[in-house]
Amino acid sequence: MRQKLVELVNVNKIFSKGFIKKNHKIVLEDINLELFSGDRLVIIGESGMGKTTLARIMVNLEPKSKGDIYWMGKNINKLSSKEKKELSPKIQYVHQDPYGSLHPSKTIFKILADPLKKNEKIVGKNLYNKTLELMEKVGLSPADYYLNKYPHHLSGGGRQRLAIARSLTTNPQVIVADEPISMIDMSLRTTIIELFKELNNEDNLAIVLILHDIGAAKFFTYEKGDVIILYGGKIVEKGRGIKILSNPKHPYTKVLINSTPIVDPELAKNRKIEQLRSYEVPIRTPESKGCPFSHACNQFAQKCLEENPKLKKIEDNHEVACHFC
Ligand SMILES: Nc1ncnc2c1ncn2[C@@H]1O[C@H](COP(=O)(O)OP(=O)(O)OP(=O)(O)O)[C@@H](O)[C@H]1O
Repeated sequence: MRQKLVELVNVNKIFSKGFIKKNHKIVLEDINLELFSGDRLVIIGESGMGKTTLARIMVNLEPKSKGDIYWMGKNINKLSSKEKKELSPKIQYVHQDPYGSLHPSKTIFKILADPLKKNEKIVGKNLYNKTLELMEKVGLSPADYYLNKYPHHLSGGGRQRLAIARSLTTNPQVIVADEPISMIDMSLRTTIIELFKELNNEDNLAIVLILHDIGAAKFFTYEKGDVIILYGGKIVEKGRGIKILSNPKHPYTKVLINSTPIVDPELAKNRKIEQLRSYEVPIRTPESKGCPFSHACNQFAQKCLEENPKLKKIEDNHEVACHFC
């Protein structure tokens, strides 16, 4: 049975600056999402759109300003310390930087065995076997070759595999990975996305990936899975990944997808890239009105300046926040 693992209801994040006259900046606006066991979800957006903040809020590394977050049906603000201790390990976060997030003076064995010992309470031969099993699972193979090596002996892809293996030491149900391929070589990127697919298929893990790369997002959601497109902290399009990435409806998603590089020079020559009216992303405050994309959109009308469009369903598993979609 599909279990609802994470739910965000009307989540907002507002950063405030200044002592006497406070400036409020909305970084996430009315985010609603549900994540079930076995789901694949990609969060896409350009730099500064709120992807990392959203990922960190989902795993409770960052407090929300408004709204509610549920883990396994329980409001995380109302968890007892026992419940928090039980549920937190089930929702794991993998950092963008596989270089900075691994202890440089611990061997690969120790990086995995220490949290296994702590979380799974296993020791001796069982601990050794479980550590090797995890290494093989993420492709650090043959595991006994890598056991006594250090993170600096691994390539960027190898370190990311190790970071993923470490997240598995708590036996999680959800992994949220922030830009897991942005700091590794091109040639290894597909193999890391493949690994997330395997974990999703074989262990029914719900996987959330924050990605810049549209090609990687398509690859991850090709068989199944959804995408969320963020613009200025707001979900502007949401639904079945391959449908949105192949046939986007929101004007921002269209520009984002049409701007991705094309390898074939003939295809690239014939492609028309729509120019936006502005490439600045305006700062949203609680007083802001209208659609956050209206200043840049070529389709804008008076209504767009006055009314912030809500996400509306345009077909099964496809929602768009635009007055003209
Ligand atoms: N602690 C903070 N205080 C004030 N503003 C912040 C803080 N953290 C993030 N922001 C702002 O929130 C917005 C969203 O940041 P976030 O890092 O979530 O975006 P992102 O989409 O992940 O970008 P990138 O791809 O560059 O990491 C940005 O405008 C950023 O400057």
